[in-house]
Amino acid sequence: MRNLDEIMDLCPVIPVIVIDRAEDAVPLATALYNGGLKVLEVTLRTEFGLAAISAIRKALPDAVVGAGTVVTAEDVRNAKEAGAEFLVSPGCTLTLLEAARAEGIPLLPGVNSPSEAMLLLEQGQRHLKFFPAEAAGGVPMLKSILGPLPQLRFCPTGGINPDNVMEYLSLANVACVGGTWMLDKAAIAAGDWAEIERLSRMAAGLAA
Ligand SMILES: O=C(O)C(=O)C[C@H](O)[C@H](O)COP(=O)(O)O
Repeated sequence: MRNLDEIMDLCPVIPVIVIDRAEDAVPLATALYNGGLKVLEVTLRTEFGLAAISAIRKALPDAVVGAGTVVTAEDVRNAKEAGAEFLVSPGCTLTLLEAARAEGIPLLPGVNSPSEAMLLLEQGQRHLKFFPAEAAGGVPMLKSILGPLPQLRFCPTGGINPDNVMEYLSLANVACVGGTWMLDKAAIAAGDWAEIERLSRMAAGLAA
């Protein structure tokens, strides 16, 4: 099983996927993957999330598929069972950390303050999601945290777009970013997978 350093180093941009129609899961993931985005986060926000993770893993065995919006210990167990290789949560509780540890699955917990980061460091957790990135202080906040807490590696998510992504990726404590800008809603609704692949290629290329 890959650890969080390996997963975060695989690809600088992680698409945060919300599946609104079960049948979109595989063609959407295939378009993202073919566009160069090798790590995919499928959120559990909709009822299709878990089945989508299983279907994508089967269809794209070389993609790294994780579950997002993991909020409860039950989410942790369900995501592991569905085949998720890693988990992402918007925030963090000790219950969630313990559940992920018990299942032996890497968790990227969300934080947006030095105190939260220190609480997680005490738990041995050095890899963190910075959420909601733009609303919680963005690049200046991450720069400020880098001074006293250089051991942290972040995946900022929330409000990242083509205009600000390079600023985030240039920070020493940012390993990768999460985002939705390549998941154009109209293209997905129309089943325009070529457009999703084009946007993904731009996202992967931007960061390269
Ligand atoms: O679902 C979750 O667990 C989340 O944490 C939310 C995602 O990070 C945002 O959906 C990112 O969305 P954008 O701001 O459009 O990039």
